[in-house]
Amino acid sequence: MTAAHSLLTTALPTASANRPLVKVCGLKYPDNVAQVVAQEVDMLGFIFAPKSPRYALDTLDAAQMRSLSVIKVGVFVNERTAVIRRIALHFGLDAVQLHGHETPAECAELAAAGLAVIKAFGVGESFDFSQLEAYVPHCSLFVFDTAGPAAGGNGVAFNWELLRRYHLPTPYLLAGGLGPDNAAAAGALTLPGLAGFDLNSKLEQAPGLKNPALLRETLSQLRPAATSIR
Ligand SMILES: O=C(O)c1ccccc1NCC(=O)[C@H](O)[C@H](O)COP(=O)(O)O
Repeated sequence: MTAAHSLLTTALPTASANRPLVKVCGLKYPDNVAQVVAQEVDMLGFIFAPKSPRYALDTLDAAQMRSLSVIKVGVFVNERTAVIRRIALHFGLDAVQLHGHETPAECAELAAAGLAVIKAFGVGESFDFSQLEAYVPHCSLFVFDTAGPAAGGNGVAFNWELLRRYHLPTPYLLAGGLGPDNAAAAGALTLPGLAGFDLNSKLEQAPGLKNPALLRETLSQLRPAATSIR
């Protein structure tokens, strides 16, 4: 990635009126990447956490990745920032999504390196949003995902009503078990700060392999329902 490229790509897209951002996460295979890009989603997510069944380091095509104009997000769990930066450079990533116990200082370091930083948080039965204040200056987006046995990709939704108490300025993506069965309900949510949705395991025919028909069905329910995205 050249300095100019990183400057150009630091900004993430923003949700426009009634058009939520959509990120499809956990892509592993080049042909499948092309199928998902064809459905005009806003962001693609690639998992670089070795324990995930969607671990993509060895299956992605770096030349294809660098040629994509869609925003590419690398997902990491408690990885060293030097490793994150090396992988970001290799694949031409625009943003990193941090799914572990990364600190605000680590977010700041990656942001200073020209990467847009997305910090993900697992939501359980309750959540104290004020604990995120120190992340606000360094993160372009938050992701609120369901807390579960895996760091991500658990395939279950949390109680979205908890997000009514969100009061910070950073926009966020809603994640966790979104698919054709609940896309219309998710799209109809009117919640403070909600900018879009992060889709993953409910669209899969195998870990890391998205089913284009399931994605099409989900998008067709999610997008028309979203009338109150800011
Ligand atoms: O998906 C994974 O395997 C994964 C592993 C480790 C960290 C993060 C991971 N996924 C991150 C995502 O952004 C997912 O989209 C998010 O967890 C929601 O997944 P799902 O509940 O399957 O829709």
